[in-house]
Amino acid sequence: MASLAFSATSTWGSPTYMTLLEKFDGPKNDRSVFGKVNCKKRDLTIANVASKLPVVAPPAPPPTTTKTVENECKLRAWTSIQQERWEGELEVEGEIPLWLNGTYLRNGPGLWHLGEYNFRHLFDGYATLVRLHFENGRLIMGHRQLESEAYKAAKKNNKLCYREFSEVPKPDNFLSYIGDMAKLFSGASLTDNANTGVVKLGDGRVVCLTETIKGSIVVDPATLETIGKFEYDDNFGGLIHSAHPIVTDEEFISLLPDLINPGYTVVRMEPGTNERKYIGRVDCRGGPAPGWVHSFPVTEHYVIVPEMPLRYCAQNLLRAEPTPLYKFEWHPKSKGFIHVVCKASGKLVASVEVPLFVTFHFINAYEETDEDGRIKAVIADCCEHNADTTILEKLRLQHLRSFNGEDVLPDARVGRFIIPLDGSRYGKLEAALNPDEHGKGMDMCSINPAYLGKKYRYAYACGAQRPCNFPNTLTKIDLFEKKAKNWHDEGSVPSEPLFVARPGATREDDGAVISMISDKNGDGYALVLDGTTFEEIARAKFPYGLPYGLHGCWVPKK
Ligand SMILES: CC(=O)/C=C/C=C(C)/C=C/C1=C(C)CCCC1(C)C
Ligand SMILES: CC(/C=C/C=O)=C\C=C\C=O
Ligand SMILES: [Fe+2]
Repeated sequence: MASLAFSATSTWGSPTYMTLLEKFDGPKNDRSVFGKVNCKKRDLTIANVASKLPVVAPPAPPPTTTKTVENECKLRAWTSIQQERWEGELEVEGEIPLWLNGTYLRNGPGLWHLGEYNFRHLFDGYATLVRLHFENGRLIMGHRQLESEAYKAAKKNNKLCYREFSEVPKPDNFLSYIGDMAKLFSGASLTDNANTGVVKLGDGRVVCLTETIKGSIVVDPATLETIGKFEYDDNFGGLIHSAHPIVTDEEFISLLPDLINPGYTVVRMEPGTNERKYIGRVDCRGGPAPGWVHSFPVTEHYVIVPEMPLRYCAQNLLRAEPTPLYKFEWHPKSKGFIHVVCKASGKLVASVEVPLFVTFHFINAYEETDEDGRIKAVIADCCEHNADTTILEKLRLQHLRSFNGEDVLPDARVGRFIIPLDGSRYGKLEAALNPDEHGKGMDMCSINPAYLGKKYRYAYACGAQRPCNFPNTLTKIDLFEKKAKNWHDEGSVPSEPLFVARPGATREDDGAVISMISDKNGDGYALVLDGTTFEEIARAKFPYGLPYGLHGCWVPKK
């Protein structure tokens, strides 16, 4: 990929600041030009930044536009990031609560082309990290590309070098094809493009993650610099894991799917170590391979292991061309199951058949007790796509870029699993509230982290105001009242709302909700909503619209 580094006097006439940096060479239809963007290289304590950096955002370059039947869509959510990095203070409209001190980090696939070659799927893009640093009511934004091996090799060779979610490198000749097959079996050709999420471990290390184990990469939350590979110091081997481990100050719990003897190993890692330890193992009950396990929930005592009928598929893993379900296959006959593993003993305490389901994201889970305090059931909530796998296909970039006013987003709901612990063979799956409350769109969820594994009332997520082709609202779900409050900015795409509790809060929804919005004019802004009223309390415009991001975390001020 051609890249260009330059420095010049900034638009604001402050020669002490580096003007950016690197601009990507876009595909032919990308008319973007260099944005003149001020960026001080280091030493970004708020005092320094605030006193020296201009508050005004730089002029945005003309955005890439996508012609659709009825309108011209300027949305930046589905177009590649324009620059390698940027950092600066944003002008805040409204008031950021003074207690909101810390850094929101968000990861996601933000670069979807190499030269003229455009990637196929949302999940293929090279990881773009964004940080929103809140301090005393002020806000510094920064973004930077993650320097994974896959990204570095792509830049160096101007071509795809590792297997991404749907993209596979093209072999140069037959001999290299044979070599590629060997690399596939050893895992050497799998991507380490950690573009799914970012977590803060109990020891303070910040790690970007994806579904491949080698795609665990440590970054510096202050500079977004790539520090290096997170090496697991144990013998579990394997190539893939859940993209969403459960991470608290005390532990890191993950699931390792076993594609050879279908099942899952449940592991736990303590802060300050790189060694995962064995908790237990679940054998799959159906199908030729384990179900895709993008995420899973825990309760206070249990790890909940979902066995989704959308299963990994060895053949599809080997294929050069993607199938409609990519590396997966839908096996309705093999059924769906939920397994419950005791965290302390590793024993399987329940394994029930449940109705067919499709989910990327579990929201939370908790134990339900009887009058004597005995645990009688586990409740596990997820963003459930009505057992319809077409959502995966709907996340193709071509589809996302071509909204023409038709309502094409498949329906989704808060799917609530009820898993009895009395030895019953079946569990239930029902909608936790009427999906019309959130426009039958439901994904990208968060909760108050203090309620992880406990009975909880509120979930924050992206919902839908129809017609749409992607979730386009922020929604606060009240699971007790079975109601939702919705926030919407016509034509925009908000990213996952992250709830941050107010220090000292006693109410579950006492806090703020942070999201980043890609708006219909091609711009973008950080948004802060009040956790209780779900009303806007502040926003801050970005220098230019950013690509969609997936998951984030909160790093509180030390
Ligand atoms: C961004 C996101 O949510 C999911 C990303 C998933 C990825 C990168 C999956 C990659 C995989 C391969 C490259 C081959 C092995 C299977 C699988 C884990 C799906
Ligand atoms: C964007 C997404 C899944 C992301 C995985 O990490 C799902 C969107 C679903 C739409 O309803
Ligand atoms: Fe995810």
